[in-house]
Amino acid sequence: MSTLKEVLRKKIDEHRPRTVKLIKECGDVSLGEVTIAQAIGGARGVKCLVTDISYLDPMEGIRFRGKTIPETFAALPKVPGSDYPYVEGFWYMLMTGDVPTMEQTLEVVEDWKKRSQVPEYVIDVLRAMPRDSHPMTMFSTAVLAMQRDSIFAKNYREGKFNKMTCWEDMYEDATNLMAKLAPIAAYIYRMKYKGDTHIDADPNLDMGGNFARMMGVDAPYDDVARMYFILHSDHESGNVSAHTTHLVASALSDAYYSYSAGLNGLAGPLHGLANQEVLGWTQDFMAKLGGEVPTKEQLEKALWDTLNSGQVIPGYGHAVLRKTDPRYSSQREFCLKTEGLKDYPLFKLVSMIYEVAPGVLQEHGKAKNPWPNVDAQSGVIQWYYGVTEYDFYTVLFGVGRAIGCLANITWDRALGYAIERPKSVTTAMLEDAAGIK
Ligand SMILES: CC(=O)SCCNC(=O)CCNC(=O)[C@H](O)C(C)(C)COP(=O)(O)OP(=O)(O)OC[C@H]1O[C@@H](n2cnc3c(N)ncnc32)[C@H](O)[C@@H]1OP(=O)(O)O
Ligand SMILES: O=C([O-])CC(=O)C(=O)O
Repeated sequence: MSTLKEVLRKKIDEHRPRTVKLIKECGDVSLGEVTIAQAIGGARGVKCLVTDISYLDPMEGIRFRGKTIPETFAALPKVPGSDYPYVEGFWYMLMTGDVPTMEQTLEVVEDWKKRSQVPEYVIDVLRAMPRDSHPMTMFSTAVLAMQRDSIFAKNYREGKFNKMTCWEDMYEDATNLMAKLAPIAAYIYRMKYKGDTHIDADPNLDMGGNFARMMGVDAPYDDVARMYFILHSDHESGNVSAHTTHLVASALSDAYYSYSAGLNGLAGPLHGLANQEVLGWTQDFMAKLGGEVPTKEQLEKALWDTLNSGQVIPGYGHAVLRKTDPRYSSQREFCLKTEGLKDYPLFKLVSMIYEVAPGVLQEHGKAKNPWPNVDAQSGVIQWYYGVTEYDFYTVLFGVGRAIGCLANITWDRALGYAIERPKSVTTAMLEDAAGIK
């Protein structure tokens, strides 16, 4: 039994009475009313989900297990020779709420390596798909294909389901899936864009290091990968990918069914696909200028053209945040401290958009948050290191997002959260409630 699983078991045992007490003794306490605008408008601000993995403050941004992004990076054990932590150590932290020691981290590194072999049938499935399928379609399909290996589903099928212990099967599936996602992503990348040539993992490397190697991108792309996966991991549980994963898992669907569904939500342009859209928008804009460095006036006009044609400015705005996303700031700082990148024309353009777009959006007067989100800054770093195939960017997001989604559904089963089933009403009922009928 790994240390992580043992620590998790202890944490779950300690936590369960809190949830039971809240339901039994305080179940009638109100968390607020629901308005018509919320019912029609995507349940914005309705407090009806519970997670302890991360929390999003509208002004401060995300905290992972109570830690801000800089605190998270500072606290976790670092890969030797790198400023960035092991993704495996971060997984330990999201799962348990504890910062692991180096020894505990390396135990997860070894555990993931043992589980990382991608089944041959997954490769067959990917190869059978049309090569021009979107990489997110391939990624989600690969995850779904592995459902046949679910331990959770097998034990359920064999009548071994037990509400108190089923988290263990979810944990095993979650860990098996987590260990395979980066190799699957790298396989898709090289099959689609690098002449179908592939690079084997190096048993001496951690997850981030191996991902860079299998992608065929030199250092410091290993650090970029570690940073990227950690930054994209979780954003409390109401966002589309996390909520979808949670919803599907609430029917006791296993981790494969659930996360494949979560990825399908992440693939939407208002969610994870926005990072692809940002690069598409920027490249189209540059092409129209014939590669010339744009002026602020030209940029402002392009932003207005986008808004006036009824499109959104990708990478800007947010459902919860009301300030610049600290994940944006963290990646911006990475660019500013990286020689070459800080003067890179695409980074300069992204910085110019940061100067101009919030004012344009404020004048436009619709978006509640005119500031950039994570997606406005992530593509430029990938581009700089040679990963210019921007329809692949959401797959990178999907590898990172799995850390949060899978930790969440493991805890969902540990705490016995119910099947999700909010109540719907008809339009006539809303009119009645509003007294306009
Ligand atoms: C990882 C992530 O998922 S981060 C988000 C990634 N998505 C993007 O960057 C896409 C661009 N942004 C958006 O579309 C939105 O800001 C969202 C989807 C992120 C949030 O949506 P909402 O919570 O509905 O935003 P908000 O309440 O501010 O919307 C009010 C109005 O402003 C508009 N608006 C919001 N952001 C933008 C934007 N970036 N450009 C233009 N219009 C915008 C909305 O479309 C809406 O218009 P409507 O009244 O005509 O329907
Ligand atoms: O929180 C949200 O709604 C969207 C987002 O930024 C994320 O999921 O990372």
